[in-house]
Amino acid sequence: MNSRTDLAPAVASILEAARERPGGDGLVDVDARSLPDALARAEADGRVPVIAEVKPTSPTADGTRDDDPVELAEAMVAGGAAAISVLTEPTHFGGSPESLTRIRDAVDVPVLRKDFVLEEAQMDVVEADLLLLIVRFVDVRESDDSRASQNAVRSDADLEGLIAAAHERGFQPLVEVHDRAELETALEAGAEIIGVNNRDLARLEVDLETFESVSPHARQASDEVTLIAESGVSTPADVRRMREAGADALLIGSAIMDHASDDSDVAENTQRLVQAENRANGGNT
Ligand SMILES: O=C(O)c1ccccc1NCC(=O)[C@H](O)[C@H](O)COP(=O)(O)O
Repeated sequence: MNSRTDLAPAVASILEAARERPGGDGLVDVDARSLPDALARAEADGRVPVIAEVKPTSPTADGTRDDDPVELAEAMVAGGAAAISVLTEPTHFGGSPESLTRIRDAVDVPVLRKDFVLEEAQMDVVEADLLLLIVRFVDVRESDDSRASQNAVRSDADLEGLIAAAHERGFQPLVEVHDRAELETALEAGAEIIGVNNRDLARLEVDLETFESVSPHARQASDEVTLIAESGVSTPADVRRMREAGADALLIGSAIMDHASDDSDVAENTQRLVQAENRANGGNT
């Protein structure tokens, strides 16, 4: 499990750092705010359900935003975000568990911990309403030896076990996939909230067709699953495109953070995307 040949160097480095990060001291016990309820509230208000991401920087960002994370999250909620995602990865994304705790204390919407959790103990670092589990990095199938050896930066923990461990702590696990095979793995493991990442973590290229190609299979398999389109959504037209392809919600970071501009208005950026289906204002194009 050591070859990293098919991963972008930045991702190999992210995973190396993740493997070194310690777990927490005891099991966290979360009284989670429901994501499906928050998405339904947004729909009822005529807002596109957007999970807005506090992402100070990233390997593909145009810069770094040093704003207070709490002010950013409050601006996102003011702009209509249904939930907040917080990068807690410190080395490559400028995040921290402390920022997440401050944000969760300040807002009343569900908060996702966005990190590269590889082991159960790493769940116990901070309370959040949702916890990200990335299939590519946590699941090795016995029948999938060739892929396992190629992507060897995975953990030894199995997805089903991590989903159970997340539920045991009160988290709602958001299980991230990138292709149909990973979708099958997620569904077999019992995932109820599935994110399809348009960003290929091998090449860091973004293609909105990824969601379009995976989404119908998720819907065919289950009406119950909450389906989230992740990454690469920049414009109101992109929002409509993902919604037409079946997204119950969108996870949006870069277009809201607008890393290239220090004083870009995060509330306005959020509102423009949240109102994308509002015909009264032309859907903001
Ligand atoms: O965003 C990156 O540069 C990145 C690089 C390497 C691994 C993961 C990365 N992003 C994680 C994410 O999933 C995104 O932060 C999230 O989906 C929002 O994407 P976007 O709207 O494109 O910022």
